[in-house]
Amino acid sequence: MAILGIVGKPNVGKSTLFNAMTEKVADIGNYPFTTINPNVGTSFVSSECPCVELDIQCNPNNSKCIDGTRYVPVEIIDVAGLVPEAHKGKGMGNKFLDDLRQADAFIVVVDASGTTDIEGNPAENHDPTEDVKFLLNEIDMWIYGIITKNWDKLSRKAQQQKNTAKIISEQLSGLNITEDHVHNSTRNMDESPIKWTEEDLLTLSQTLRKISKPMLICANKADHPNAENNIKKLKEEFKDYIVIPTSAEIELTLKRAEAGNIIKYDRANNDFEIINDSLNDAQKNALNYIKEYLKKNNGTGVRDLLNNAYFELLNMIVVYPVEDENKYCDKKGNVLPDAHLVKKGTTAKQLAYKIHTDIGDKFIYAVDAKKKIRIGADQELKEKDVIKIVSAA
Ligand SMILES: Nc1nc2c(ncn2[C@@H]2O[C@H](COP(=O)(O)OP(=O)(O)OP(=O)(O)O)[C@@H](O)[C@H]2O)c(=O)[nH]1
Repeated sequence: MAILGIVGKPNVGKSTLFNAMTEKVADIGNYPFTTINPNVGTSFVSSECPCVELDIQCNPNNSKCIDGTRYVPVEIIDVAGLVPEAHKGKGMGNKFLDDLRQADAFIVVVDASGTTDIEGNPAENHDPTEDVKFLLNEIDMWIYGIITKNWDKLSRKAQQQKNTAKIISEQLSGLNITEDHVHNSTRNMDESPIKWTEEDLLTLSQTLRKISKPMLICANKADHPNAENNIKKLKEEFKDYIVIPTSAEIELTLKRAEAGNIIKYDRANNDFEIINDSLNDAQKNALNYIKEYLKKNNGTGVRDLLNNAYFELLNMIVVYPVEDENKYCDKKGNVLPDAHLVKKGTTAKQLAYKIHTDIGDKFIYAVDAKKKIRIGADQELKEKDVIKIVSAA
C-alpha cells in the first residue's frame, strides 16, 4: 500500500491534520492500527462504490461503504521534526529523514494564514511560498548528502566500472530510486562522474527528488482571513503542483462533534445535521459558522487532499476482485467485499499477483464482471472495475 507522509515546519497544523485524517469515528469503523508507531495512522480515500451503478447491496470486508461511497483505508505518517538544516541532523533531523524515506509521496503542509515564520514562531504576513522552497531544499540537500558521501571514491569506482547509474542508485537504496531513474537524470551530464561539479550534483539531487518523492501542497488554515491571497500566491508560484486549501481545524472539530454524537456528518455532501439539542448558543453559533464555511468552500479540503494524493498524484484507481462474476461476491457470499487501490496501468494478471502469488502464478484469464466478458492477462484495469480472476486449481 502506498504510504503518504505529512511534512512541514512547526505550527502549520500537521498534528491537527493528522488527527483530522486518522482519528476513528464510529461510522467509518475501527481499523486496527497496523503499527504501534504513534505517528502512523489509518485514513481513507473515497470513491463511488460500484454498488450504486450495479444497484445492489454490498457487504464490504476490507473497506466501508456509506450511502454509496466506498472508504478505502490508507496509511499516513506524521513526519515531525522539520527545522531548517534538518538534513544536517539538526532538531530531530535523522528521525525526520527516516520517516520521510518510508513515504511514497508527501503532503507539504504550509500555513496559508501567514501567521508563522520559517521556524514556526508567531509572525505576521509571512510568505508561505518560502516554506515550500525551504522544504524542497531540505530534501534536495538530504539526497545530495547521501550521494556525495565518499564521493571521491564513489565517482572513481563508477568511472572505472562504467556503471554510474547502478552505483548511484545503490548509494540511494531505500529511496525508491532505480537505476533507470538515475540513468535518465544523468543523461545530459558529463560521461565521467569525476568531472561533475557541485552544481551538477545539486541539480541531480533535485531531479531525483522530483522522481522519487511526488508531493502536493496543502495550504492549511484556509479559514483565516489572510489565507485567500496566500493561496493564490502558492498556486501561481507552484504551477506544476496540486495545491489544496484546507482547514484541518474545522475538519477535526466536525470529526470530534461526530464522535461525541453532536452532529451527523454528511461527508459526501459537505454538510451536517445537529442531532443534540442541549447545545448552548456559542456552540450553535460555531456550528453555524462551520456550516457556512463548508457550503462556501465545498468542504474542509481534507477529503480532497487525500483523494488528490492517491488518485491524481500517485495515479491510483480502486478495483474490486470477486469470485462470482454474476453475484459480484466472494466464496462466502459477501458482495463487493474488497476494494484494492492499485496504480493506473495495473493489468489483470498483476492484480492476481497482488491478491496472492499463487493466483498470479496460476492465472488463466479474468472476467470483467460488469460486462461479463473475458479479459486477458495484459488488459489494463479501470477505476471501479469488478474483476473475477480464473486460475488453475
Ligand atoms: N485557523 C486555523 N488554525 C489551525 C488550523 N490547523 C491548525 N491550526 C492551529 O495551528 C496551531 C498549530 O497546530 P498543530 O497541529 O499543533 O501544528 P503542527 O504543525 O503539528 O506543529 P508542531 O507539532 O509544532 O510541528 C494550533 O493552535 C492549531 O489549533 C486550521 O485549519 N485553521
